[in-house]
Amino acid sequence: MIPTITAFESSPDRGRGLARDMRVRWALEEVGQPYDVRLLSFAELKQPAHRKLQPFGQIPTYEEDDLVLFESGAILLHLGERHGVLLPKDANARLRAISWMFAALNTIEPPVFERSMMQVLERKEPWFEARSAMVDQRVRQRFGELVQHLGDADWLDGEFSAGDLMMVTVLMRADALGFVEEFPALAAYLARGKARPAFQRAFEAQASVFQLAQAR
Ligand SMILES: N[C@@H](CCC(=O)N[C@@H](CSCc1ccc([N+](=O)[O-])cc1)C(=O)NCC(=O)O)C(=O)O
Repeated sequence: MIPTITAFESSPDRGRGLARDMRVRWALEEVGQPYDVRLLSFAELKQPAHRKLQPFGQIPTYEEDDLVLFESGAILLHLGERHGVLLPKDANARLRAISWMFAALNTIEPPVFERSMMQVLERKEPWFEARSAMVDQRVRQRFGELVQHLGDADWLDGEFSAGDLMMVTVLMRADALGFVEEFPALAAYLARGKARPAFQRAFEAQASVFQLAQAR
């Protein structure tokens, strides 16, 4: 049975691939695994039926036979383990790729996420200017450190891995905020990720869902 993921019926990212089903779609395309998508409204996300799969009422989830997973990082780890692509065969290299998945989610994404939520929720607050300057600084510090690590390499640690896939999707969100253009090396890294045929198939698939919803 082919796996089923969940995604927004009409994504607030308006088809820009910023919602986290994009990571799972991209990984499924990289490993060559066909998949079905169950599209959910915001109301359906919060219903008990979905919360049984995803306790926080969010997307994506991943169902495959009797396996039900949530958390995009866990889903990518499963796909990497299951398909022998996205995670290196060498044991130490595989663990380093997993480190980079965690780094993307737990070191780079938090300030990026914080800044993107500020843009949506705090723009009119009296503290916005001062606090956004602080959070901007945190994003720029992490991006500078990422540039240092990357050097002139194509990917974070040898071959393209799930760590790069996760990092590229985090940088997409930062790019939407204008941070990536300040770091040419990260802009080039992001472009390399987006140039991958698997990325483009995943991007088109999620964008077509939004376009279809708009046409209704
Ligand atoms: N840690 C979880 C986080 C999942 C998550 O944040 N899901 C969001 C969508 S992706 C996050 C997201 C949302 C919107 C944009 N955007 O650009 O508009 C980008 C990313 C969701 O379901 N939100 C609905 C809710 O919480 O009620 C994971 O990685 O799977």
